[in-house]
Amino acid sequence: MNSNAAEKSLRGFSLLRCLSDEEIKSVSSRCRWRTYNRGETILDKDSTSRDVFFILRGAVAIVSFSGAGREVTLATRKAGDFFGELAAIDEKPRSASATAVEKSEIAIMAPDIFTDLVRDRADVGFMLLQRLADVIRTSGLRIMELSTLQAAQRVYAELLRMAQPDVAVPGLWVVRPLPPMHEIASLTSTTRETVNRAISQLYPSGLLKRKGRNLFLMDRGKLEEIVQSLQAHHNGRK
Ligand SMILES: Nc1ncnc2c1ncn2[C@@H]1O[C@@H]2COP(=O)(O)O[C@H]2[C@H]1O
Repeated sequence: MNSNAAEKSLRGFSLLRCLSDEEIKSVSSRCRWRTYNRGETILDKDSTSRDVFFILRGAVAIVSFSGAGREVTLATRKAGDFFGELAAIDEKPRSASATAVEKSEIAIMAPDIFTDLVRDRADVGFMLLQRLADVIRTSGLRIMELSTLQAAQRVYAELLRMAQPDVAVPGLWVVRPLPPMHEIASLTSTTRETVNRAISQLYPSGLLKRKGRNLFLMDRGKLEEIVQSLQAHHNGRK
């Protein structure tokens, strides 16, 4: 998504794609725009702010913490995504914290502007429902994985979700760039050592290949089979 300082616009967000250029201009001008540095907290779990955040550039981790202080990443949001909608909708405290994982440029929308848009524009409301449906599906999948998969298999399942088809080579999938080990560990509720081991042990067979910052899935079907067969094996032992 293009985000020159001169062009602070919400045009590229699919949530708002039904709005006319005039409407986008008006909504954009009513947002506050801020750049967050890598590692900077954007909002804290349980805080009472209600703004909605639109990521123009960068990436944001949605995180929660256990009583013992262990960090669990619920999702990573990238340019074109938004977050912070729950408090605007239900007026409850923030359900999770949000931290910039890279330098991020963000439009901050006041809650009444957001809820007016959702109430007035059925298309915006429907896009929001689609997004909430996606969060429910992903959360359900993660709960299943936590209950039925061992740590290494959760790592493979996460890699399968992160991978995109490689534009240059049909059939090849790539995680571009591979996030730091601690981020994958936080997403899969395991340790960075386990993530490292799980990935490294598929190098000799050629199923995974590291090139620079990217990780190539050389045979996606085979990796899916590994996750499924170990899932069946794990369940069978119960
Ligand atoms: N399980 C989840 N998956 C993806 N995003 C989430 C999840 N839980 C919370 N969030 C986001 O994190 C935000 C924290 O502030 P809110 O509760 O206002 O809105 C929340 C959602 O946008």
